Amino acid sequence: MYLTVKNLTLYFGNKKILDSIDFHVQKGEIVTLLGPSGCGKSTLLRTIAGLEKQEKGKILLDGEEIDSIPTKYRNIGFVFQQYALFPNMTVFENIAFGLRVKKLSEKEIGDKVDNILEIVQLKEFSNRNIQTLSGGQQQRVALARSLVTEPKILLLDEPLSALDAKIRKQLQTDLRRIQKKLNITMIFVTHDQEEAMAISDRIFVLNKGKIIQSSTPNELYAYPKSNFIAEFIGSFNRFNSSELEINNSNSLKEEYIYYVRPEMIELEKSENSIEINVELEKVIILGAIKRYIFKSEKGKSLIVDKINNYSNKEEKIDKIYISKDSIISIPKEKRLVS
Ligand SMILES: Nc1ncnc2c1ncn2[C@@H]1O[C@H](COP(=O)(O)OP(=O)(O)OP(=O)(O)O)[C@@H](O)[C@H]1O
Repeated sequence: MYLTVKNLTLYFGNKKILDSIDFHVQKGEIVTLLGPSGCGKSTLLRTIAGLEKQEKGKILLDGEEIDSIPTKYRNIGFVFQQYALFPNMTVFENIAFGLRVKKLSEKEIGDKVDNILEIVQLKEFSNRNIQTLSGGQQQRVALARSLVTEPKILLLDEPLSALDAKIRKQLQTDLRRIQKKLNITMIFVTHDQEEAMAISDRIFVLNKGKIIQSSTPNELYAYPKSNFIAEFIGSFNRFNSSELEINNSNSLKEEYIYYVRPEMIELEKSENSIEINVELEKVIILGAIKRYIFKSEKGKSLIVDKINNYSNKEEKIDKIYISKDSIISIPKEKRLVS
């Protein structure tokens, strides 16, 4: 394994911030730490970088235990939300800075900076002053500056959260492309679940200093292991056993909570599906998705998402259908309140 974190435990004062964290990351993987504000994501990243010291546990990188190695000798790159670039220098000089510290020749510096500028698609900006660049371009310079010294691993702490939505989406795609091209290992922190889904090979969900599930984006969405994750990732309809009646069967257990994703509910009857009588309350257009808000005859609010068909015609819908296969069942005792 390329990066191994074993039983990592850290306190601030007497508050446990990281609680027996265990995970492995493979070379060339991009892993995201996802979780609510204050769950310990940044602290975990900072501990890997050597900026915080754990009370217990070990960190191994590329076959070496790094706990007693100071940050600057760990060969770990770090990108923050704030770009931390030198404002009065050119793009080239900002990226070359770390290479000059390493005392590389001018020729080597020129070649390496040109190469990385090509990869982050900023070649024509080489001589521009940092202050003349947009936020998205500045963050690409920050990324180039971290990559040019060829770190063993790159840690990124909410690097896109200061950018507007469109630039942010573009940079998610760019980041993924660059990461795959260089085959660099990355750990990325975000509290935005869509962002985590868009860029990650695997997502580690943190809550209260613990990793509560580590899965691919699709597994996390389709097979959440706890109520916390089912409710944290994506939209959902939640049912108690008494709210979902399966005809001629009492297979639903009281000690479970049942979730159905909005896009899995059907507006047309299919074989063996559960039928619910509803009243249509509202239709919301979310661009590609048309979201229906229903009220069931038991007074429960239900969300159904369908692909937008662009029709403005008034729809008369008084029944919706849930196939048994689309129900995610999670025992109530796994409920973790954040
Ligand atoms: N230097 C510090 N001293 C004391 N407590 C701290 C320190 N740094 C962070 N904390 C606390 O540790 C907890 C975890 O903080 P951390 O920044 O790791 O969370 P996070 O998941 O990254 O949150 P966010 O998404 O809001 O950035 C929080 O309760 C925070 O207040």
